[in-house]
Formats: sequence, C-alpha cells, structure tokens
Amino acid sequence: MSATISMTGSSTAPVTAAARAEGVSKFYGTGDATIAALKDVYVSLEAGMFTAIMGPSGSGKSTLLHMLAGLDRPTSGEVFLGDTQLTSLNDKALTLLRRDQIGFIFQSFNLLPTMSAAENIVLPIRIAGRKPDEVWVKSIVDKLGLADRLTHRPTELSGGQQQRVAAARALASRPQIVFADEPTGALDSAAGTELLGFLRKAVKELGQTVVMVTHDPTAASYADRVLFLADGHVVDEMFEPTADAVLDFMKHLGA
Ligand SMILES: Nc1ncnc2c1ncn2[C@@H]1O[C@H](COP(=O)(O)OP(=O)(O)OP(=O)(O)O)[C@@H](O)[C@H]1O
Repeated sequence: MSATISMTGSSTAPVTAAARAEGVSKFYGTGDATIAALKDVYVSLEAGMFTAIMGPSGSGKSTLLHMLAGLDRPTSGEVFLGDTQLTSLNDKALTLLRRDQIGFIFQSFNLLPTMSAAENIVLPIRIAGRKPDEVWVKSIVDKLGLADRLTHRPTELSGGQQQRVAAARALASRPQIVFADEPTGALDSAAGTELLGFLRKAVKELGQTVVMVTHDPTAASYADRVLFLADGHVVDEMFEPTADAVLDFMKHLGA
C-alpha cells in the first residue's frame, strides 16, 4: 500500500497547479434535506499529470469534477483554473472559459448525430470562431486511430470509436485541462483500454493534463495519481497506482 495522507487542509498549492480547489464545500437542498456533497476540500492538480478521482458511490466525485471544471459553483470556497479564479467569474465569462480552455469527455459521448466525426472534432473551435490547428488535430486523430473514420457520422461508428471522437474533440483546442467523467463507463473492456491508453499518451507524449472520475481500479491504474474521496472529503491519495493497490484501498473505504 503506497497511499499517503493527502494535503487536505493545506492551502499551499504548487505553482504548476492546472486546477485547484481551496476549502470547497457544496451543499444541495435546504433545511433537514440538505446534503453535503463536498466538505472543505483542498486539492491541487498538477499540470502535465493524469489524475484519477475515486471513491464510493455518493462520495462526491462528480460534484468535485463539476466544481473544478466550472460546470457548477461551490456553496463556499474557491476554485482556480491556473491563475484564474473561477468562483469570481460571471456566468458568461465562465462559459467562455470552459469553451476555450477546458476539454470534456463524458460517459455518454455527446456527439452531434448530423455531423461527421471530423466536424464533431473541431466543432467547439468553430463555435469559438477560431481556426483549428490542423497539424495538432491531425496528430490527435492519428494517435486515436481515427484517420479512416473522419467522414463517418456517429451512428456509423462503434461506441469505442465514438468515444475516441469525443476524446479528439476534447483535445482539439489544446485545452489547459481535460476533465473526463467515467469516460470508459459505456465501453467494453477493449475499447476502454484503448481510450485509457490514449489519455495516458496525451499526458506523457503531448503534455496534456487529464483529470478522470472513475469507479474502475484498472482505469485508475493508468493515472499518475489517484485521489480518494469518502463522504465529501479527500481522504487519501496514491501515486503510481496499481489496479490491485487501488482495489485494496477501495475495499478499505467500504466501496
Ligand atoms: N443535483 C443534486 N441535487 C441533490 N443532491 C445531489 C445532486 N448532485 C449530487 N447530489 C448528492 O451529492 C452526493 C455526492 O454526489 P456525487 O454525484 O458527486 O457522488 P459520486 O461519488 O460521483 O457518486 P457516483 O459514484 O454514484 O456517481 C450524493 O449524496 C448525491 O446524491
């Protein structure tokens, strides 16, 4: 077991943090029905690293990802993307920042059915009124093995291929950070392995920063670091995880 006590409670973030949460709490509902999904969470996610977020069902993983990605606002505490304080931005500025600087991969691929794979991949860049960096996009497409699928529409692609298109779309703008919420949840194990291998390459070979919520210890073993959540707290972390070590720790958490 190589898990070590996390930096919970510390507000000192390394200068290389791609994203960080400082004292973030999130409550849903009011009165007796209030649910504390996150309680005073401090995390710092290093740039150029692949981080997995794990924990039992209901422990706050998706809530943490949504706070860090500016998809929702904390009840209290601060969230930073690089040096930008997300919690101080108005809704419009937050939407633009998400569009321009963050890549998203969800369990459901969320591709536009009327568009080809190629059109889906560059859609966020086009919506932003910018021109795609063709060399970069081609390198992503090649790494994902999608070159001969670019004219296909989503319905003409397998689930694994659709998720690889979604991964290409997430990385096409060279975002500061990519957030993936259960990206392998709807894939068979071969397609999941391919996607995870790509995310790892995106970090190691392309210098990207990836943060992934997962239930799967094998998926987490592709990461450089695993953060463990329980009951709204970051309770521990593990570097250079193996699937067995992650599984053991999850058992310890009662998952
Ligand atoms: N929009 C919401 N309204 C009310 N409660 C919510 C909402 N979103 C999440 N919660 C609650 O907050 C807690 C944390 O939820 P969250 O989805 O972050 O957990 P999770 O670890 O991602 O769970 P899972 O692994 O089951 O997806 C849970 O008790 C959940 O029911």
